[in-house]
Amino acid sequence: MSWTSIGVAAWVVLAVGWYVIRFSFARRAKRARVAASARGTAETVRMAVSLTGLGILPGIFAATRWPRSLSYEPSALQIVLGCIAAAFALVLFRLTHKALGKMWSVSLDIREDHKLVTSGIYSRLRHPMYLAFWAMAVAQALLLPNWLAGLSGLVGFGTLFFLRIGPEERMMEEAFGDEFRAYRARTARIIPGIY
Ligand SMILES: C[S@@+](CC[C@H](N)C(=O)[O-])C[C@H]1O[C@@H](n2cnc3c(N)ncnc32)[C@H](O)[C@@H]1O
Repeated sequence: MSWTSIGVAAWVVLAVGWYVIRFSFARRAKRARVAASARGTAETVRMAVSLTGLGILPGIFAATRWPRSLSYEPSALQIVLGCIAAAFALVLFRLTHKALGKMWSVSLDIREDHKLVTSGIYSRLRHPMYLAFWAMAVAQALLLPNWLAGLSGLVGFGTLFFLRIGPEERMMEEAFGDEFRAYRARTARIIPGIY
C-alpha cells in the first residue's frame, strides 16, 4: 500500500467521522426553533466555498485521483502528522458539538431560549469549533498529496472563517449584549492569548 493510499484512506475516515458527529446534532438541533438569524446571500456563498474546499474537491480526488498532474509522492512523516491533526480535529469537533448542544446550528442562527455557552471548551476560546475545522483543513493538506485537493480545504475554510466571524460576533452581541461583550473581552478567538 502506498503512502498516498494510506493518506486518502485516513482522509475518508476523517470525513466519515465528521459526518457521524455532525449528523446526530444536526437532527437534534432541527427541533430547536430559530428566534433570529443572520443568514443571507453572503453566508450562502461562504458556505458553498467552504463545502467545495473541504468536501467536494477532496472527495473527487479521493474517488478518482483527479487532478493527477498536481499529485506528488508524500513522505511517511507527512501522513503521520496528517493522522495526528485529523484525530485532534475529530476530538475537538465532538467536544464543541457536545458543549453547544441544541444551541448549535450549521449557520448563523439564534435559537429560542438560546444561552451563551461560556464554560468548558468555550471558557478560553470563542470559536473552538472553527479551530477544529482549521485542524481538519491542515489534516487534509497533509493527507491528500495533491496541490489542489490538499490545499483547497485551507482556502475554502479560510474564506468562510475570515468572512464569517465578524457577522457571527455581531449577531451574538445583538442577542446577548453585555454578557457577550464581557465574554469577548476575556477570551481569544481560536488561539489562547494570541488571536
Ligand atoms: C457553526 S456554530 C460555531 C460556533 C463557534 N463559532 C465555534 O467555532 O465554536 C455557529 C452557531 O453557534 C452559536 N454559537 C456560537 N458561539 C456560541 C456560544 N458561545 N454560546 C452559544 N451559542 C454559540 C451561534 O448561534 C451560531 O449560530
